[in-house]
Amino acid sequence: MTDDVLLVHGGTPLQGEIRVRGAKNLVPKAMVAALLGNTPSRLRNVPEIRDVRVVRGLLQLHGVTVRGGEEEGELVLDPSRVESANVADIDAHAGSSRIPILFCGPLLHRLGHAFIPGLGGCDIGGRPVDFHFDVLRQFGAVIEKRADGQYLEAPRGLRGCRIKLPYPSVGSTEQVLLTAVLAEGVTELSNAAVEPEIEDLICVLQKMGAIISMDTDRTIRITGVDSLTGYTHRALPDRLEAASWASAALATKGSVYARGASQREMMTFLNVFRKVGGAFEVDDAGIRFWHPGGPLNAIALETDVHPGFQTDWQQPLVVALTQASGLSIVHETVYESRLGFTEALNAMGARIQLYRECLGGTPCRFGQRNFQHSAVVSGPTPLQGADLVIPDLRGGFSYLIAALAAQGTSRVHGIELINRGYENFVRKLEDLGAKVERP
Ligand SMILES: CC(=O)N[C@H]1[C@@H](OP(=O)(O)OP(=O)(O)OC[C@H]2O[C@@H](n3ccc(=O)[nH]c3=O)[C@H](O)[C@@H]2O)O[C@H](CO)[C@@H](O)[C@@H]1O
Ligand SMILES: C=C(OP(=O)(O)O)C(=O)O
Repeated sequence: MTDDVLLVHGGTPLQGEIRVRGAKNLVPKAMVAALLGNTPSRLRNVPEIRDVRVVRGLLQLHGVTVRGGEEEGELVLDPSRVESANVADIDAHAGSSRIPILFCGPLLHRLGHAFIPGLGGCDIGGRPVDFHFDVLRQFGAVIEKRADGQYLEAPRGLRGCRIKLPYPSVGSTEQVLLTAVLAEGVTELSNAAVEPEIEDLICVLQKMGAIISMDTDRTIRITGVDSLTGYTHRALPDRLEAASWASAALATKGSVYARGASQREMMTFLNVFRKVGGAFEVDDAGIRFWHPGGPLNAIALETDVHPGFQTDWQQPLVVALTQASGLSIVHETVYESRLGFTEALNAMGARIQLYRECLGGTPCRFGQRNFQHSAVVSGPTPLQGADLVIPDLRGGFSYLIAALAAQGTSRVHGIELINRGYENFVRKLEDLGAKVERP
């Protein structure tokens, strides 16, 4: 048996129900926020994914006690021993996630210093962290680049400031929030990201005693306070996972009920899903997505910051677009290299042509910079099973969808990467009737 390979026998529509739990893009950050409290925090609806395990290990390394709570999926995080922790072997814990960078503010507040090792995350662009370090400097941090990572100190403490992000970056907005809540004075952040996971992090921080307001123009104002307590919070559902299963239902001509999925955070996706020809029904407990029969429609799609079409929805939906009639246009404006996964889809029979130009209404940061960030998808094209090597998290799930929609058997290598953001995905596939096996 090879742990990292999955054989997928395609051609069977996915049918049934899966459960979506807390969002990958909120849960690890809420776990980091527990570092800011002076009493334990309780986080509910925590999925069993690798990014959660990585952050759990990092928090434990920093002296936070993490244990299961009363209900399934609950974590209790006790930060009372952070000051006495002996942080060793941090590299071994950094893992594949980008979350370690968000430890900066909380550790500077608690300890006066922080060490941030190399970061992981998906290889979908350069993914620099210049905004993060720029804002930390504005708060008063001194940053020294060392061979194994970044060393930070705050010799005069951290003070609120006026910050304007060059781009509404999710991680940099969270960096500001996690730093400003205990900084001295007021912080004004303009051009902030306002993704639902950020709003949920603000809810967590408000429960802890923080003072944070959001204006309608992407400005967030934070008034620093002297101390914060722990929180009790149920994480918002993972709208990215729910959309992935929706795309899988559409591409395989199936029907999937995503229990736990929430309409509010998915409105933009649902509009696009409907335009493509997908059907959905929302009830109090989740959303059912299905292919209603007949041809799917080609569309023009541009990814963007919230409330635009989330970039993480793009890759799974592109697989469904290979089954739509006509030419679909996709303009990826958030990451410069998030369309490379289409090469393997072409090898399976898709017809996707990449372009360097901005093929969308909004010229983006990548237009003049030689990045193949637009795609024309010509469909419908039958797909054939193939040998696939997973390039990144969403690309990986997209390959599973393509393999499920294809005729014949695919051998999908590198499936461990999918565990970063999809809880028990092999089990869920089996529950939906997919014919998958470990070789
Ligand atoms: C763990 C997590 O929550 N990951 C999400 C988060 O990633 P992450 O927080 O890393 O993404 P950002 O919003 O920061 O990145 C957006 C863009 O800003 C650029 N940038 C960012 C920071 C910086 O210092 N310099 C810079 O140039 C990036 O290269 C990218 O082109 O938001 C992305 C955009 O919604 C999602 O796709 C990711 O799933
Ligand atoms: C890009 C993603 O995540 P990360 O920022 O963790 O790499 C993603 O979830 O698709």
